[in-house]
Parts: sequence; structure tokens; C-alpha cells
Amino acid sequence: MKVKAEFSKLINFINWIKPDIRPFLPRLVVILLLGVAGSLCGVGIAIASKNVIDYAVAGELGKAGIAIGIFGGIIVMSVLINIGEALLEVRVSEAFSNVMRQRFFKRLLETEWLPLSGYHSGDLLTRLTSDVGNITNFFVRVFPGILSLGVQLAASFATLLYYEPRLAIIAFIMGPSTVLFSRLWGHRLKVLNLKVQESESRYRSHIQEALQNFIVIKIFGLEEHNRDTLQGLHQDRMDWILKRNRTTLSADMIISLGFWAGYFVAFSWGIIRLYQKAISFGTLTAFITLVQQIQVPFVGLARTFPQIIAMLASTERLMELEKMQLEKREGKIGQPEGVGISFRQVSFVYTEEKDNLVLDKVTADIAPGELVALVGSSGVGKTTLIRLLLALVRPLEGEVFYTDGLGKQYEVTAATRAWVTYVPQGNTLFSGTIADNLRSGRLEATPDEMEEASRAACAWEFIRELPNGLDTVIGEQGHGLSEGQAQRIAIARAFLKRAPVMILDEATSALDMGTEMEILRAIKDLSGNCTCLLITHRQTALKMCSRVLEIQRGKLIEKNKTEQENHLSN
Ligand SMILES: Nc1ncnc2c1ncn2[C@@H]1O[C@H](COP(=O)(O)OP(=O)(O)OP(=O)(O)O)[C@@H](O)[C@H]1O
Repeated sequence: MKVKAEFSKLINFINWIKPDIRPFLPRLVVILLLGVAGSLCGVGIAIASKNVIDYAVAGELGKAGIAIGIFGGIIVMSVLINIGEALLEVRVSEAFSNVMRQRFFKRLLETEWLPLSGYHSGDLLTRLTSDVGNITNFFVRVFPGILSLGVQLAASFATLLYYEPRLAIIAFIMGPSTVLFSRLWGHRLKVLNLKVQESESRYRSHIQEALQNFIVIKIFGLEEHNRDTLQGLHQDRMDWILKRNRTTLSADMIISLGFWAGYFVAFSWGIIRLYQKAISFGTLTAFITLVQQIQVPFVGLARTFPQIIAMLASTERLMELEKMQLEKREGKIGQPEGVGISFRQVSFVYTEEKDNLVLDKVTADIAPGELVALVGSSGVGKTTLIRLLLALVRPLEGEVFYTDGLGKQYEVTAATRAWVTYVPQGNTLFSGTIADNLRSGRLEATPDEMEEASRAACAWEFIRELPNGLDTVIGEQGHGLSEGQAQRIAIARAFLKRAPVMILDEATSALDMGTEMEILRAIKDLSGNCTCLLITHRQTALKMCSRVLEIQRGKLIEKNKTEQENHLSN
């Protein structure tokens, strides 16, 4: 039963890796052949050294000279083969890990947002780098290594069998017993490998988060606390690495003992046979080399075992990512002229606890071209409503759809995201130039279009004054810009997309009233063609909107606009 389960796991694994590995098969076969050639060189060296010694002892100097030449030739060949193999290994290893990373990167980009957001970005990074590295190492180094060790084993065994059958049998029996012995550690090693990767993820995540939040650490004087936490995580990681190391070393020790026992028996046996004059000096040398040639593959195979286990543990971690559901993504749908928004009895909850609804049977209609404000106290569910519109989360009950104002409905999916332009809360700029950031709104945007959008977002004044204008390089999360400048670039980027629905989530919160008014006027100019949803607490913004919707305890309520404005001004 267990064997059957293991076998079906293996089949799953092969099917899982097949698409990625297929293009690399020819190059992996070359690596394999080079490995095999290297192994055969090892056997060749044993035979050549025997001949050199035997001819020299027999006083046949001419033949000994030729044998030395062959011996040297094989050594040079072996070195060249090793270099060629190492060069090819690096190239294939880089290319293969890139293919795997691309596969998972693409997969993550297409995975549903909610389950994915539960993973720490540092953990995902570890999976994309270290875990992919373990799998690459297996296919490029370990697997061809196992096969060439197998060939080395067979060739050495056959040669030894030819010269001294009894010795061959002794060396052969010692080998598998050490490999089988190391198999006993398999399960423990796998658990330890998972623990090492998990602790590595926690360690990296902490560093990543600390680097991103330097200011918070400094403001609250958390330097020491952070160092202590990192030290604790380091200790945890170290403990798991040491535990894994102890297990690997215990296995290694038994393997080495097995190896030396085999070597010792062969050596003693050879000396006895030499004493009995049953073999020549040369044959003794060949014995000793060949016993090594048999033992080395077994030791090698046993030592690859931890790497196989690491690969299996990493595979599980990557497969786990693929278990998350993909976003519903139909092809491009024809975009209607104007796009309205409808919520029908929509309920939503983030957790399993269904009685703790964030949104409870919400119903609302926004006609194409309307400019609507969405208000409500903090944590009430405004951003959640936007996430539903962007198909980042799915309703527990009810329906969210877009309309064309003529009665046609379009289900909200990842594809309809193309109809929406969005300015989220916080700084969402990428590192690169201002132009790069603007172009992420529309990749083919021209400098004139970027200028026009920047003017509408009140960003052009300050961009123009920068020495490099649109080509000014900004750092991670808009480093080098003020919060208000970053917000204006984010708004310009949203304008550039020219989508029929625009959503601004506290997008003008860092701006002075005058600038905010100007931007809101630009947004109002868009309305009519563009449906705008504004999450705001500001009275200036509310004045611009034709309607105000408020979320209260999970319900969406249409507010009297004047009442709301008065409420805010008080
Ligand atoms: N990813 C998430 N997982 C679990 N709960 C979440 C998640 N995001 C938000 N919540 C919870 O859902 C509720 C609504 O959050 P939401 O961000 O929609 O509020 P909001 O009205 O936009 O708040 P704010 O005005 O402060 O931005 C909150 O109670 C919040 O704790």
C-alpha cells in the first residue's frame, strides 16, 4: 500500500515537472553522457595504471612508456570532461531555474488574491529562489550524477569481476548495505528539510520587512528589539540546520565506515593474493582503484539522498502554491460605451466565520457616468467593496456586475479589471523613472499623453521643475518624492489608463485643499464618460459627487448629500 502511494507520488511528480524539463532533455542527456564518460575515464585510469606498473615490473620499458602516454591521455580527457560538464551544468542550471521561476511567478500573478495575500512575501520569495534552487540542483546535478555513478559502478564491477571475482562480490555487498542504511534517515530528513525551509522563510521575511520599515523602526526605537528578533529567528534557523546536519553526518559516518571497511577488506585481500603470487603488483593497484570505483558510486548515491529529500520537500512547498485557485480569466470582453456598477444582495466575509459579515446583503446601482462618494467609518468595509469590484475577492452570496446602462450585465472577473482604473491607499509607485511609473497606466503612452495626464493630476508643475523631468529616477515606493507628489503621480497613472470606471481610495488625502479641488475638477470633467467612485472623508470631495453611499454595519445606505456634508463640516 505504502509502495503504491509512493509510486503514485512519483508519477504525480513526473507529470508536474514534465513541461519544464522537456526542453532541457537534450542538454541534460549531454551532461549525463559527459558524466558517464568521466566515470569510464575513472575505470580507464585503473586499467592504465595496472598496465604501467606491470610493464615496468616486467622491464618492458617501451610498452610502459606507451601505457604512461595512455594513462596521461585519459587523465587529461577526464579533466577536460569535468570542465565541460561543469560549464554546461551552470548554463542549464540557470536556464532551468529561470523557467521554473517564470512558471511560478506567472502562476502567482494569476492566482486569486485572497489566499495568496495570506502568505508573507518573504516566504514566497524563498519558495521562488531557494526551493526552485533545490529542484534545479536535483535535475542538473544530482540526477545525472546518480546515472553516471550507476555506470561507473557497473563498469568498475565488471572490470573487477574480470580480474578478481571474489573481491568484486565483497566490494559490491558492502556498497548497497550502506545505501540502504542511509535510507532509514529518509523520513526524518524530509521533515528537517521542510523545517529548514520554513525557518529560512521566516528569517528572510523579517529582514525584508525590517528593510521596508526602517523609519518605523527608528521612530519607535526598535533597533535592538529588531536585532533580537532577527537573532531569535537566526537561532531557530540555525537549530534546524544543525539538526539536519547531525542527521546527514550520522548517515555520512556510517557510509564512510562502510566505505573504509570495503577498502580495508579489498586491500588486505589484495596483499594476501600478492603474497601468494596469485596477482601482479599492477593488478593489486587496479584492485585498489577499482574497489574505490565501486565504493565511490555507492557513497555518492547515499550522499545524494539528502539532496533528493530536499528536492522532494521543496516540490511539496511549490505544489502547495499551485493548489490555490486561479482567477477566473476569460478572454477580452467587448467593453460597453459607458459602464455602470450593480451590487445585488452581496454578502462578504474574509474568514470562515459566516456570522461575522463585513458586507451584509448590500444592494446598490451606480449608473454609467455617475460620480459617487463612498463613505463610512474606518474598517467598515469600503476597500472590501472595491476589492469585490476588482474581482480580487468573490462574494459569499449575491452578485456584483457591471452594466452598460441598457440592461446588459457583465460578470465581474479578472478580465473586467481592464475597465477599471484605481488609485489605492498608500504609496504604490515602483522604483524606476516617473515616466516608467506613468507608463504602467498605459504602456504605449507618449510623452505628450503623460504630460496631459500629469497636468490633470496637478503633477506636471513639479515634474517639469525636476532636472530630469519625466526621466527622474525615483526609489522604492516613491522614495525621493513627497507623499502628495507620489499621490499625484499615482492619479496621473490612473488617468492614463482611460478606463470607463475610476476608483479613488483616499487618493487625495495627502494633498492641500486647492490641489485636491483641481484634481477633483479634472475627475468631474471625466464623469459623464467615466463612472467615478470616490472613497473619501473630505467635504471638498463630497461636494463634487452627485450621490453619497455610506456603509454602516455591513449595510450600504444612500445618504442625503447635504446632511452628509453638514455632518462632515461639524
Ligand atoms: N485580507 C483581509 N483578511 C481578513 N480580514 C480583512 C482583510 N482585509 C480587511 N479585513 C477586515 O475587513 C474589515 C473591512 O476592512 P476594509 O479594509 O474594507 O475597511 P475600510 O472601510 O476600507 O477601512 P479604512 O477606511 O480604515 O481603510 C475590517 O474589519 C478588516 O479588519
